[in-house]
Amino acid sequence: SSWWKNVEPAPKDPILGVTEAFLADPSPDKVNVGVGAYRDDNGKPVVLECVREAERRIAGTSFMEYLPMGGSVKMVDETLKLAYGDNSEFIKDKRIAAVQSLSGTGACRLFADFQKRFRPDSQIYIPVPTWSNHHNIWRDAQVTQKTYHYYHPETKGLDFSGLMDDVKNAPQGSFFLLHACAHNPTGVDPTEEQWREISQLFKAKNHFAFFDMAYQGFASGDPARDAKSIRIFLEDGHHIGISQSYAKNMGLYGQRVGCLSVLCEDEKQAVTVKSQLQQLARPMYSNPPLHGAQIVSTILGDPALKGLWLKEVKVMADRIIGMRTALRESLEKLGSPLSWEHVTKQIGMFCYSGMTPEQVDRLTSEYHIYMTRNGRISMAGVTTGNVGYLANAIHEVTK
Ligand SMILES: Cc1ncc(COP(=O)(O)O)c(CN[C@](O)(C(=O)O)[C@@H](O)C(=O)O)c1O
Repeated sequence: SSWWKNVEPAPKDPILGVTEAFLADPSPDKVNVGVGAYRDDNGKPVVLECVREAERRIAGTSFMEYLPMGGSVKMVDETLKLAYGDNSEFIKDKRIAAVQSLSGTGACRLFADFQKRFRPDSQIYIPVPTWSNHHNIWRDAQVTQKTYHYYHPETKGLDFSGLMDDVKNAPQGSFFLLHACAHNPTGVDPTEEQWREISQLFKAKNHFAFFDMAYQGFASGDPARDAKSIRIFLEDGHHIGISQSYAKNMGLYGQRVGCLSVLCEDEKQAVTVKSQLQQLARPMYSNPPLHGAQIVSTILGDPALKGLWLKEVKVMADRIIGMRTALRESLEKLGSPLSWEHVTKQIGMFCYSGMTPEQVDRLTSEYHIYMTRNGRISMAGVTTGNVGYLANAIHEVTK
């Protein structure tokens, strides 16, 4: 029709486009280390036992009524405890405006739209590099983006001094996007000591910290430990925003379950801010999906199921850590001239290999190995069955 002849094809998503290419490849040797989706040692997706048990308990027990615009209060209350702490004074004082979101993406977008609506002249400082969709989210929210130094290519570690300079030189009261743990795509996190320095400098500059926590539990295997950066900022009195997701750490990917929270001055302000978050949600999707929220509420609301979940998260994190060691050792055994120390030093779901886009293209064309062109390896896709094949291919394209 002539209505849309002006419409251009959208560019392939740098991450989800890799999944499409992988699925289209008929080769029996193909390996997907692209999208951040956990796989077991047989390369299969996993539904956690605690999730299966929760589904058994809720099956057929509830109606299919709408949730409120802010989603499931029970799920949100349990979720806030994971981020702010079981005995958080902020939860007790009802100072947190929080709504169930369409997973982590939805929480980030809802915040970006809230920021645009109520701080229209504000900008957002985004780390280099970051999850590619962060740029899309704040672009479509029409919030001007700035960047701050984060990854140090030479050391394959954190550019702490570059980061601190950018934080210091940003105008007073700037908005910063921070990865709470398990940075995507680099797998590089500030140390606890560095987080304390960052928090102090944010205090001095009166900056706003928005934490995206999409991998709580995947960095150390312990969700409480992985929230350390957030706890440091809270102890220092920052009024922060947080995006939380159950996609990875509860394996609820397609259920789209997450939470956006904003710590306010007092209960009154929290009620006001929540009302505006709901006001943004209503014309966007009206109210969030029911099933995933029921799964989360059932698990976190039952101490035995929550205990099972904590065990299962650690199993996933430990398997990934084991694959880091296996990949590094395989590369070293092949006599690679390069250092692969970063493979085991980096944490969380991703290894930022340092390979060039051209080397990644060769991995795909010659070895049917799929990863994002920035050289990020989703370690969750590495198994004892394919780690040797992967290491050999990486060695061949990098030697
Ligand atoms: C830092 C960060 N924040 C938020 C999300 C959103 O996650 P969800 O909306 O599903 O809760 C991801 C997922 N990023 C990916 O794992 C990835 O980078 O491969 C993948 O799921 C994606 O959507 O790109 C992420 O890496």
